[in-house]
Amino acid sequence: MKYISTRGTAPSLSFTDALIAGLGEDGGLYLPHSYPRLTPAEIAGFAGRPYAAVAEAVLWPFVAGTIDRAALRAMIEAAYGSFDHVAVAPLSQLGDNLFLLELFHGPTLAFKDLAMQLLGRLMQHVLAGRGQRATIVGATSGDTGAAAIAAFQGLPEVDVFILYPHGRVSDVQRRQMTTVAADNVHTIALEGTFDDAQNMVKGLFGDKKFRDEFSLAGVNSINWARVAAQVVYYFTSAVALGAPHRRVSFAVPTGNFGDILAGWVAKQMGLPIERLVIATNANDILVRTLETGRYETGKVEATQSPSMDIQVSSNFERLLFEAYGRDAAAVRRLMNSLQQSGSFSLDAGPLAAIRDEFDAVRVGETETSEEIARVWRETQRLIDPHTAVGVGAARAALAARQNVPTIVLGTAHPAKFPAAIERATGQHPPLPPHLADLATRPEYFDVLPNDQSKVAAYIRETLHAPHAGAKRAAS
Ligand SMILES: Cc1ncc(COP(=O)(O)O)c(C=O)c1O
Ligand SMILES: N[C@@H](CCOP(=O)(O)O)C(=O)O
Repeated sequence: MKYISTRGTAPSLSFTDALIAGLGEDGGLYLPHSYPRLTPAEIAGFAGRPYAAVAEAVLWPFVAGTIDRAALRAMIEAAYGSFDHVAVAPLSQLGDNLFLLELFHGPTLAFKDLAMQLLGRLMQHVLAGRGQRATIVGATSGDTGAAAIAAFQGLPEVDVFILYPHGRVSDVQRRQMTTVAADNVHTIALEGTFDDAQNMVKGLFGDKKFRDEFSLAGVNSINWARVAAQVVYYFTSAVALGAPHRRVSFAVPTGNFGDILAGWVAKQMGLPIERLVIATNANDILVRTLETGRYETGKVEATQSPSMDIQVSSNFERLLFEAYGRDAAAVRRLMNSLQQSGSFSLDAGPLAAIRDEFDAVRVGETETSEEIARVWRETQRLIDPHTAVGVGAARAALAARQNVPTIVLGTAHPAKFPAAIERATGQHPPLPPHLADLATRPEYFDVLPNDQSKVAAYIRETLHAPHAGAKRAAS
């Protein structure tokens, strides 16, 4: 399987090369040359199998020829062995045809662990086999950073630099990143928004000299392997509800569009999905795009679901590439327009193709709190604000299609966002035992301006320092 860039001018790569490269040299995102198809019998055969076995079956066609199958199996088993639920991603019921896929049983309590625990092992395997090192530079609105740090801390082949928007993540999210003392982990509070952090990462990748000098690697969902690993739980959850004999819909709390794109990929692989519902908070660029055909960035709004306080949804570029019939020149045109004017307009055909498969629902702040309270009242379960946005969108989808089971992706544990939960329910969601003393651990981070040359200098100096990574506690 070869991987091609959405912008069409970067070389095609193997799975392992795309894994290490992350972003294409042309600024584009890698995706497979074609999507492997699973037969209905193969999909039906997933019923009752362990999560790791389904992961191996789903991921193997993407990986074959680059990593030995037994090695892949061992990495998958180790990755999901660290989860605190035997099902890894269990499904529970919230109401009539309304289901919750619990994606927060990994070490950092968010869906990012499902991919990142595997990605860490894959990268370590490939880098060690090649005798190479890499410098991971990642942007986070709160969850990717913690998951990446948990997956890569202490690994001898990598240094990790994570940029988060200063003051715009929850205390628990920040502390999950800043309290890790491993020498290869460097947490940066960037004076800006998540979009600034993501732009910074793309800018650093775009500086070829810097990229080559430090062997930059990306672990955001710009990395195809992240998306691929997230495809797995669409299969396990849909099969648990009767797929492929029964169609299901998914409501996906959406920011960078990686998670819902994984659902679209599952559909290309043969999973019968009825609708993919994009659930956004007040940062509703995707809802507006589906309504009007115009993708137009605005000012980011701080919400109680901060991980989705995002304007530029990176992975939407992958969907555009597909909706435009894999026309890389068209994608380049749209992305140039985005860079120059902060907007672009979709042509009628691609817009119709997107509307054919996706719905988009905005769930505001009041509704989000009401959803948290309602779910608590009706089921005695606490859900986090991102998941609540998904539940709100799922209810809208169910109003139009009552008979289609709708699965909400539960993307984070409520204990990551205690303030929002307490406001809505009066309940305090406790952190699990391994994080119980998080609030009293010392923090290590540096605050940097939103200036690419300063961030590049920081990375250079840190890596060239005699005791690279020596930590200082932040005041
Ligand atoms: C808790 C949570 N929910 C939802 C999202 C949105 O996911 P995506 O960026 O893949 O659309 C994120 C961040 O990405 C998140 O951290
Ligand atoms: N919400 C994310 C934003 C980055 O998303 P990614 O999936 O592209 O890594 C976060 O928590 O950091």
